[in-house]
Amino acid sequence: MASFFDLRARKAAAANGASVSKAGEPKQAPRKQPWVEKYRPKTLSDVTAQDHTVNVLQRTLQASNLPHMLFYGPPGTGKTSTILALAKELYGPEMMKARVLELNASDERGISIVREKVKDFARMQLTNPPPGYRDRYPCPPFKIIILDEADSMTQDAQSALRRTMETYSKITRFCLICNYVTRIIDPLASRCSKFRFKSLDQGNARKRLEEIAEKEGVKLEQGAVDALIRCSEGDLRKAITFLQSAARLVGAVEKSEDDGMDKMDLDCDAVKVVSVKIVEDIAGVIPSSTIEALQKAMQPKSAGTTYRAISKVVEGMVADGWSAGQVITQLYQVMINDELIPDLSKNKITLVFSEVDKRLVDGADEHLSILDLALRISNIIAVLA
Ligand SMILES: Nc1ncnc2c1ncn2[C@@H]1O[C@H](COP(=O)(O)OP(=O)(O)OP(=O)(O)O)[C@@H](O)[C@H]1O
Repeated sequence: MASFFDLRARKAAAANGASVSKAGEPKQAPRKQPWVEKYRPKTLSDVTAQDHTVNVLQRTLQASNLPHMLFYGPPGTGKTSTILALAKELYGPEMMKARVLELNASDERGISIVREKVKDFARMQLTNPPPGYRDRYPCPPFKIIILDEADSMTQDAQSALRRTMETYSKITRFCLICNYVTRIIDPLASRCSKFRFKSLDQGNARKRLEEIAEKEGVKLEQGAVDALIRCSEGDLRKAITFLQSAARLVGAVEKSEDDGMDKMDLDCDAVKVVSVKIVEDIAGVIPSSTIEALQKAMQPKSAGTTYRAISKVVEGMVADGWSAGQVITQLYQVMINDELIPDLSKNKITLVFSEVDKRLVDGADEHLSILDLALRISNIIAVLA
């Protein structure tokens, strides 16, 4: 029988991410890797749903020449993965570090970073690859600087970058990545070839999610993939993260992630199937019964009772912790798909949604915002009655 000390040693090792053999010696567990990293495309041809961009880049790869580039589009559509895959194919693993500088959102984005870190790397002379290396990788005579989330750079920093880009363009190419291309100053954008990344369509997203589920041995209830796609709104990173969290929650991944740690024994009787409900819970989706209750309360009644009915449902929603952003997303879909509401009224309703959304972004109170939204929509519907 295992002694108290054996058990304590096993628990402590498990908490540190290590597994423990039955004999009690800690053995190193394989590093748990988020699936978004594990399944990040390794080559350009692994990138799905961005065919035009991938084709153009594959041609530049053959010519081993690159322009400065600007990748833009919604989150989780493959921008960072694409440039990293391209760089790997260009430089190979041994030269990646010497030839590629990646700065992401967690790095300082002011002018000082452009003057120091970016400029220093940009002007650094190229080191040569080992003999024979170019037989395996093109390793062209320039470096790449990847600036992820370039739209969060200050205007001054962007202006300073313009000069650096020009001065060192012979030995350094830039790849700017952003969600909002309009936030990149014109003189910078005009120096780059632009590549637009589209939200992943349902077919491609489904294929990728099913592939990952199969490789991880995760069973999905019918409709669960649809729920993942619906809740992630074209953002594959979000969908994969939801899938991993759901799989972990139902105990479907202990074997592959923890290499048989004790936790598995605790969950051995659990039903290891990812259901629609679990996906929706993880994504913070409000139950349709709650949205329907709000919709019902918004139906025209005598003025005082409408206010009371709406206020009661909204109070319940706030008490249950539903975010105003999620209420807006779901209620909007319901209102816009309601065939009994004429288009003209839908125009007015859309305006109300956008105003309330803007106010929330500016930091307005969530409770008051939902209340205001529901009351104003109710007034618009009342005119139709
Ligand atoms: N087109 C794609 N093909 C294959 N996998 C993808 C694609 N888009 C996203 N993914 C998956 O989502 C993860 C995140 O993708 P990536 O970081 O490239 O997105 P991004 O567009 O750069 O997002 P952000 O704008 O938020 O930085 C990847 O690790 C990969 O698992």
